[in-house]
Amino acid sequence: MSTVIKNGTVVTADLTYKADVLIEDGKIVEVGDNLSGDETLDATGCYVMPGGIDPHTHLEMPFMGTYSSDDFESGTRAALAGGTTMVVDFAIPSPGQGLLDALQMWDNKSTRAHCDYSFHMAITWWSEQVFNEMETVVREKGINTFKHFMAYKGAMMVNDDELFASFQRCAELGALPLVHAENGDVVADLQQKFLAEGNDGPEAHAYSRPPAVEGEATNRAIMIADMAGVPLYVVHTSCEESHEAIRRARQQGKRVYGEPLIQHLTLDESEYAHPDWDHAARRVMSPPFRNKQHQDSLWAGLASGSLSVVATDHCAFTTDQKRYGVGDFTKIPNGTGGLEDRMPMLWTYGVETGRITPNEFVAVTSTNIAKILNIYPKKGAIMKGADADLVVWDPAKEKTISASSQQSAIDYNVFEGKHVKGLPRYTLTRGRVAVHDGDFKGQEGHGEFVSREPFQAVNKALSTWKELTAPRKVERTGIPASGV
Ligand SMILES: NC(=O)NCCC(=O)O
Ligand SMILES: [Zn+2]
Repeated sequence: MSTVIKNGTVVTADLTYKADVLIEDGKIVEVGDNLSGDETLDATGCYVMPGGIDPHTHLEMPFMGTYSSDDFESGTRAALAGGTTMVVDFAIPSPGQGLLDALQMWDNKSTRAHCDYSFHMAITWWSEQVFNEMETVVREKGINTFKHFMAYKGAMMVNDDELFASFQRCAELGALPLVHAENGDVVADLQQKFLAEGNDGPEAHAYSRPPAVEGEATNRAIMIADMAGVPLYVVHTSCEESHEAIRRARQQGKRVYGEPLIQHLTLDESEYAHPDWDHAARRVMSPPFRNKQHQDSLWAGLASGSLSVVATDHCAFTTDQKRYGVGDFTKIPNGTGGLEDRMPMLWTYGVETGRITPNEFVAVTSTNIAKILNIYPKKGAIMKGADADLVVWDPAKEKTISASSQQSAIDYNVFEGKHVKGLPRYTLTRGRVAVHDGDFKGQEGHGEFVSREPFQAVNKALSTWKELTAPRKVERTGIPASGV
């Protein structure tokens, strides 16, 4: 079967032009005018763009004594409904568990996916086994990214020596380290301080994670990555302190990428002051939402290019799960949803307001991350040979976000009541129409694992430079006898 997208405007990261798209066997085979095929999508007035890629989701993730409630079935259904055609989830070994063992667990969970997916591997402890298995993960399992939690002390947090060891291993293997950058020691102390003062509500979650803990950890991770000679990707950059570290590093020529979330761009710290405990607890995530100045900084970073990707860190817990933390905010499962709303919210609050252009929208939702993850142009591009993961985006289509009509399995939506303008008219996953005007037509199990090759260029450049500038013993002509 062939599919043609006609009369639409194709947007890539680099230019906007009129084009038709011919698709066969899930791949784009022609991009040009006057094509014909079995099925025609009338895209007049719409943008045709590469499907969104969300590089940060946690589907059915074991965390804080429970599991996040969206699994690969409901999570990828939500993704497609919002124009996202690929997700990257995290295989997270419990401390002491092998990487390959954890990966097997995530492979088993992902069989019901409606759209393509890939995995990052988390480094939650350090040993010779972890060191050895990292090579298998990269060379045989198609995973070229490793996430490190600098927070969650006593659970998934790794210390600086472990970070340095793992970053050096990433450099050797051609892999990219990711960091959740918050100073976990300081957070743990502040949590106890606020609890001891009787400050046990969800607002204390935000008080215990001020921007400084994020800025400090981001700076530290950048310096450790530089010493290891490896690029770095900072997940959920939420504040100016962290953005400033990333911006400065990039100006210095370091390969550092920053990823704000749609939640941090559009929701602020006042959510935690809400009189309703449930309302505030549903928005507990790490890092927490910040004030308007931090939001302005993140938007500026997207426009100027110092921040590269907008993600969600989709990690959705029900209201009942959030209530585990009544009387002790440290027990509220951390995480919020966002997969279904990332693209419409970013279009509405970004493109409609003039903060970013349509091309920048495509860059930060798809093209940039495809390049960073080393899957471009299979993903993130409209060109011959690319996967036909496409969105026909209608900038005039509107809706009010409501949990009552969402695909996600949880009972609320952190964007409840927000009016969005700009929605997918069609979402195609490898040529298959999965969403048409809000009707879901996807197929469970259609999603395939996307294997990612190790990095050549960036890691090679860094290791060459590292070798050229390495400290060397000075060869001297005359060495005096040692003094007494
Ligand atoms: N971000 C968050 O609060 N939950 C998900 C786990 C993580 O990435 O930290
Ligand atoms: Zn995180």
